[in-house]
Amino acid sequence: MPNTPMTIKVPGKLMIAGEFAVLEPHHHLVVMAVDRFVYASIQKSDTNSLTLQDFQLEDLTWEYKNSEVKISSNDRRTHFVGDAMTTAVTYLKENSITPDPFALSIKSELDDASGVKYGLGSSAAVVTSVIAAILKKYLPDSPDPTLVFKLAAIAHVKTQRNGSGADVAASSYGGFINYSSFQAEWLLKEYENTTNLIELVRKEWSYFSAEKVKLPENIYVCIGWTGKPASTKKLVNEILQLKKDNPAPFRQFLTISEQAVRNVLQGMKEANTSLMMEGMKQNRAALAQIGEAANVAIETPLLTQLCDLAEEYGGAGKPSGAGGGDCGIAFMPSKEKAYELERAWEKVGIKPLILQPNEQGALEEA
Ligand SMILES: Nc1ncnc2c1ncn2[C@@H]1O[C@H](COP(=O)(O)OP(=O)(O)OP(=O)(O)O)[C@@H](O)[C@H]1O
Ligand SMILES: C[C@@](O)(CCOP(=O)(O)O)CC(=O)O
Repeated sequence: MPNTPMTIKVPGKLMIAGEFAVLEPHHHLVVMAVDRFVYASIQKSDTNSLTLQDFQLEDLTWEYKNSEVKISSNDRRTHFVGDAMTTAVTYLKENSITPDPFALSIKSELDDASGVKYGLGSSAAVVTSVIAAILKKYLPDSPDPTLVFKLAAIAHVKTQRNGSGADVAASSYGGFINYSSFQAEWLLKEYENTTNLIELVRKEWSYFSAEKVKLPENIYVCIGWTGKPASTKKLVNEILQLKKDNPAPFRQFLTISEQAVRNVLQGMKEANTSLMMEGMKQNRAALAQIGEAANVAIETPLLTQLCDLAEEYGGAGKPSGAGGGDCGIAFMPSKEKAYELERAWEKVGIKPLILQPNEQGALEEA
């Protein structure tokens, strides 16, 4: 049999509504998978090898020892991939499968080739691609997206220690997802206290939910990049500090965010575009208000222009993700208005990104 590589493609993400609030139990966020991908190729090989093409780390070797994948590199950028490989190989071993030596190669198109970062969820998509590729190659029954999601969430949280996991959900399931987080602290504790991964993935993750939802056909998505990458970690820490120091505005933020996300979701379900846009505007206002209370610019001046222009052309826009730069997202009522908005964005220095929602999740072959 020819030893051809199997390549799978895993989508990146953009947050739509519910940022920060999703870090609290039972609060929902809407996330969208986009049609830019991380590719993972896996192939039987004489030795275990790993290539991270984007970092010019080629033909690294690795071994599975003491329940851990050890990669022959001190480069810290291998950590997410290493933890994902450990998680996938350990899960196979628990299922009495010992994989033959394999070569794994990762390539991402989420960041620009020149190194520009758009904030499309690289680490989550990379981790999900490693889990999906290894499971798809070695599990006799093809794995389901929730298994991929849970293993990828475990690996991602092990490395990152925090985050809602909405990025992992978009990469695993594809499409638009109404998501509530497993809660990183809960998962880390369960991971410490559970004897094996089979048990942990079978267990009920009671905070977690992921439901696919549809975008009404008469809505057009525009994505604008502000040219300034932002640190999600720093912004999250600042908002969590506000929650500790001054809980009242944080509680008020949660209430408004929840109402906003409910409107976005109901608008999507009923194809009620004005309700959807109302929800986006409410969420924009809630994010701006919590940013002001914490004295951090979630809505930067360019994001303000991005959102105001979206409203001027008959739509609604908001920062996507933690804000402070990166991307904003707008929903527009027609193709023509979407086109006009993108031209108006360009005039003020916002780069429209040619991205569309991507229905497929992690298990699709390239
Ligand atoms: N192309 C890649 N190949 C292998 N690992 C990657 C790649 N891109 C990201 N990673 C891993 O994820 C880590 C964080 O990368 P990065 O800051 O780009 O992602 P992120 O935190 O998910 O942010 P963003 O949402 O902005 O993409 C890297 O240090 C590396 O460990
Ligand atoms: C602020 C937050 O809710 C969203 C962050 O989104 P992004 O990675 O900045 O696109 C954090 C999270 O969900 O992990």
